Amino acid sequence: MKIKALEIPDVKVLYPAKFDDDRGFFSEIYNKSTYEKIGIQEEFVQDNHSLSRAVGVIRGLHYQCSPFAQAKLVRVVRGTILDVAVDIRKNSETFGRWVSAEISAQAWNQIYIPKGFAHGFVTLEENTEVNYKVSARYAPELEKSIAWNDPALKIEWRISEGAVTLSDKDMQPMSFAAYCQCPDF
Ligand SMILES: Cc1cn([C@H]2C[C@H](O)[C@@H](COP(=O)(O)OP(=O)(O)O[C@H]3O[C@@H](C)C(=O)[C@@H](O)[C@H]3O)O2)c(=O)[nH]c1=O
Repeated sequence: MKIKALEIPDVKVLYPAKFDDDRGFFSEIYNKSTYEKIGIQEEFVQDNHSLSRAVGVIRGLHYQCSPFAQAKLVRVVRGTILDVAVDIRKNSETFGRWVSAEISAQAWNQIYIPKGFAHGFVTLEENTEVNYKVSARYAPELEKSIAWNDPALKIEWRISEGAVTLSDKDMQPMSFAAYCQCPDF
């Protein structure tokens, strides 16, 4: 499996092998032992799937607090996203920095985001479907949203502010400054 290092190397983009033949293709999209060998030693306990109809849907930036902090393994089964991970580990050298990667059905790639990152994505195509594994169950009481457009983060979403669709929850996020004042994730 090809692995692409990002500027924060704990976040990885993976390219699982895809075997094409006359019938179509076959691909191992997750294999515990293969992923463990490349350092992804998670016990994934939940699979999520979302559809975003429009271009410019932003979901994020989300994280869950301990003891339900989540590592995520994200892929796209239809369309394209720009996926973003913000380092919210207060003891990290890269605290407050972010990385992004284009993830698409066409590229057949995945992004691995460990615990300690706020995660979000923007859809770059209509009817984009995202499928991802998480290492802790959904715990809505411990789920938080940091502002996607927080000026302290300066995330390049590749979309103009007016073209963005958000959930009600993501329209009432906390600022990154507020996160800095509260306990670590
Ligand atoms: C995340 C989640 C949501 N839900 C429900 C709650 C709500 O009624 C509906 C939609 O939830 P949300 O608006 O939170 O969905 P969404 O904005 O897509 O949330 C997701 O965003 C991406 C970026 C992530 O990283 C995920 O971890 C998750 O936070 O689905 C679950 O039942 N289980 C789950 O694990």
